[in-house]
Amino acid sequence: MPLINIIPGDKIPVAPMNVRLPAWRVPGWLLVFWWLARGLFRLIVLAVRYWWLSLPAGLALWVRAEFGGLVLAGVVTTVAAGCLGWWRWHPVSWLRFGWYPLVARIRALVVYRPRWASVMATCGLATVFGGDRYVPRLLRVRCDWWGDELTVRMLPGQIPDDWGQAAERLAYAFRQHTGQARSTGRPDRVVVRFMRRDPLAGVVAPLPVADTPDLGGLPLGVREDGEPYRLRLAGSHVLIAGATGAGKGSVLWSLIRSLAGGVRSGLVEVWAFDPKGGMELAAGVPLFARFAYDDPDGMAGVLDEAVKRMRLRASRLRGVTRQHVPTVEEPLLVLVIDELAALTAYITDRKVRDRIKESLGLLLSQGRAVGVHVIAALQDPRKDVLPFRDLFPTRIGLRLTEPEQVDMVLGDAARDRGALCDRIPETSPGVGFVVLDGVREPVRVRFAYLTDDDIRSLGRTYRHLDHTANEKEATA
Ligand SMILES: Nc1ncnc2c1ncn2[C@@H]1O[C@H](COP(=O)(O)OP(=O)(O)OP(=O)(O)O)[C@@H](O)[C@H]1O
Repeated sequence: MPLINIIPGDKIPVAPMNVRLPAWRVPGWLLVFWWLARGLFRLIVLAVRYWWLSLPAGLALWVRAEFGGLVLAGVVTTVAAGCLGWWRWHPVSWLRFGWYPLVARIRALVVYRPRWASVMATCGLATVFGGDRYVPRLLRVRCDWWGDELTVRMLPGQIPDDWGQAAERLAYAFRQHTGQARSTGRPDRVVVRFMRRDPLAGVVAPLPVADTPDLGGLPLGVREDGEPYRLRLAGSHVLIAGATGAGKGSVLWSLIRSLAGGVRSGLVEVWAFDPKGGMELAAGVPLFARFAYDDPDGMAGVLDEAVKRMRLRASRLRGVTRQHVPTVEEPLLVLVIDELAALTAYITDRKVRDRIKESLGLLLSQGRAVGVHVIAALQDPRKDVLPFRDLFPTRIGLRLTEPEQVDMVLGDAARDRGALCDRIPETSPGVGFVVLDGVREPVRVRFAYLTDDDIRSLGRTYRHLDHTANEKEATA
């Protein structure tokens, strides 16, 4: 036994006063009275909370009691006819202010609130503190044609990424197809969106071509929220990653289409590289100022030429401006490369491969300010296949084969934030995730699809002034 006890730590002071509460004997009738009063109070609270149910029900009871069942039937018919008339007259406002709010309340009552606490616990979003269990509070449910949107007040210690990770489990728990979480302007709230229908299920037709391309926002497809997806090419390079058949071609062609007005006027020059033998890009040859395919040495030569042009331009602009503005004399140079790995990894001649890598490294690191942009598609985003991944500020993730590839393409934690590229079904080519400026969570988009006929007609309408050499070469 120790002689002296030493316990490190703060000593809890002895309470200055000890109070012993007296025991009360409560008669049984008073207890029953108390329970009844409590039940009544809860009923009133429920009636106020669900006023949209209790008010019409109370009114219906009153009409029935005062005027009889026939009058009640007449009132119900008139209200139904009014709703029908509203729907026929102006369906958009009826759906927005009438139907969807009603469906949202019913779904909150029937689907979400009854299972809320248990789902929070099983999905790991509830917590225990001091012996008490706490669950996040469901604040609001909104519905539209595509799905439900839940606004939730998070528990202290939670961040939107926690909800992003749990979103898929939440979707399954509430028997929905997919779920995604996004942050809001308020740091204590998160919005979880469950989809019943896919707004991107249909093929997106080619978008209109502007005479002068807006390099700050080239329209390439549609976003999940129905807005057009616009890509900022100014000051950027674009990497498109997707498994075979994911629809990389549709992204490349949507981009070329969005630049076509500039190609015709001479403000944009597209140099196309198709190392897979010209299969993907040959249909649009009239649009290209240069078209290189098949021969690695030839492609290396065209890339060297691009580097030379970039350097000349840089020396001309040095001290004049910090950002190139395209003109007919100094057009924007856009290098479009289908299957970049075929240039950087799969070429067997090491000398040519190193030459290509060197040129690409220079173009990617120095081209943006002088109006030289690289748009490259790629099947396998692993580092050993593409050493320059980090030099592409804009990245697009289409369907990928493994979850780990998502973060490689879209950046750290992109998958946790909802970019489920590996879950995009093979039946949805052209669907992918992008990161928008200033938006934390990746956004799902579908790119416009151009058929071979669309591409040929684009080539005929917006042909580049000096395309004949390419055409002869491509048809030879
Ligand atoms: N945006 C789209 N909308 C609808 N269908 C599309 C879209 N993009 C592609 N497809 C369909 O998917 C098929 C494969 O597309 P695409 O050839 O562009 O894939 P890819 O990713 O380039 O494949 P690979 O790497 O094998 O060349 C196309 O033939 C077309 O039928």
